[in-house]
Amino acid sequence: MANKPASKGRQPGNSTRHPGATDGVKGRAGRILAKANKDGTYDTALEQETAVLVAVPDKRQPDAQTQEYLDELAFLAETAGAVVTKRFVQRLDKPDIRTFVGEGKLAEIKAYVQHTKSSMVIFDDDLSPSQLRNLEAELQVKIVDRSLLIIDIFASRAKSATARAQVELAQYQYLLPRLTGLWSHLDKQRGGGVSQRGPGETEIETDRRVVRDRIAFLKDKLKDLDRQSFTQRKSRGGMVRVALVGYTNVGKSTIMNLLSRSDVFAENKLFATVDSTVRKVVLDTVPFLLSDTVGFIRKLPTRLIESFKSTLDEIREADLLVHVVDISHPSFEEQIEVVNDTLKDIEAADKPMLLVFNKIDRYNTEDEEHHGGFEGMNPDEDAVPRPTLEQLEASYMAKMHDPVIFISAQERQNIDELRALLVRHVAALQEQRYPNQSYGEAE
Ligand SMILES: Nc1nc2c(ncn2[C@@H]2O[C@H](COP(=O)(O)OP(=O)(O)OP(=O)(O)O)[C@@H](O)[C@H]2O)c(=O)[nH]1
Ligand SMILES: [Mg+2]
Repeated sequence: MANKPASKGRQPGNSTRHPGATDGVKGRAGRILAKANKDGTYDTALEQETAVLVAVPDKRQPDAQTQEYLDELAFLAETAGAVVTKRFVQRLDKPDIRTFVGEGKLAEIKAYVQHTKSSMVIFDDDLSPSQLRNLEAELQVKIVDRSLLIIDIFASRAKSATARAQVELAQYQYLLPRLTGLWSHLDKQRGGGVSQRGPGETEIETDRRVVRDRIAFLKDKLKDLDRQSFTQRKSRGGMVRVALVGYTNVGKSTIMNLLSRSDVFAENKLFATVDSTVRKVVLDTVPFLLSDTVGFIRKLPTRLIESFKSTLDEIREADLLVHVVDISHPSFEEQIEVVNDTLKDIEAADKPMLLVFNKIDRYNTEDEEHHGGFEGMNPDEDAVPRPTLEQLEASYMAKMHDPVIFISAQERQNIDELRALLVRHVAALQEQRYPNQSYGEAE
């Protein structure tokens, strides 16, 4: 049978973003939401996939928050190329250990999925390997959890050799614990034989070995790539390094383009940037290196963070962080926390930081549009008026330790002020880091 990750026949360095394990090992290591063209590219438009979302918030989580989380999940699903047709919410103190949702909710989801012929069910949390298997057996459609969805988007975005290897590593790491012996267990009871419905123990062991080998290979490859980029980064010595960080879709790449007049891919989709880009920028004769990197998101799988180590080194090695916030987002405060927590996780939290509140043009005191509600939600609950932009500015200016600025990258509002703020901080850091060097030498 074909259930083997294709460790052979794939050259490292060719289109590695979709491991050849796709056809094998139940498609878990490849793209989940698109079919491959012959040339290894993918065309999501060819096949419109429909997705059902499932969230299991604990009983204390307010409806408005559940709604926002589902909006984000829907945005992720759309970014990956699926159309969301329905949202299911079940409040539980703890997700069901076997099927994540309870029996009744599962039956409801199943009826809907079968009736509408949905192509997949997406869960806003990570599922254990056994939950995944049980749900797949019950619902008979593709089951996607949050990690897999994010990895899938990364897979479609990664372009550089490093990003592709990182994504592939994440895919295989996701896959490995899910190559479990459910069927082989049954086979053993049955004594194996012709009625075998899935890979037997030996095949799973072989699959596991191939996947482990591939993980080891990718780790080595990434180490090599790391060494190369470390040398590259060292050769850029003498210049202050600034990294744009922030939640996904806040406008980092737009700001990068504005400051460096470069052409970095910016789009109203989550994780438009997976590769990091570094540009030399000269503002007011002050040169520095500016890097644009992958955005953060809540519940970013730790494994994924680990496999993105090289990309995150850009942030770790920066002298100054420019933390971009989308002030027009209803959960911008939580997003700030997610970013700060992630920075702590990657040990980059104690760097000088500028806070840039972007998208002031889009900020309104009205409630944000939601893409769709869910049954049983209370529509009045989030009717708290939002503060005005002026009030926000005043309170943030007062409470943040770091310098704060409010801009619109799109409408070019306050951009000169942003430039001036950057120049001031970069010049001070330059003086501190490289006291004996004039700007001319850094060129
Ligand atoms: N209204 C408004 N939209 C903006 C502004 N700045 C950026 N955008 C839009 O926000 C979306 C995301 O912008 P990006 O620059 O791709 O955001 P990013 O932070 O690089 O996103 P990722 O790479 O996905 O993490 C794009 O559609 C931009 O056009 C702004 O000041 N106002
Ligand atoms: Mg970007």
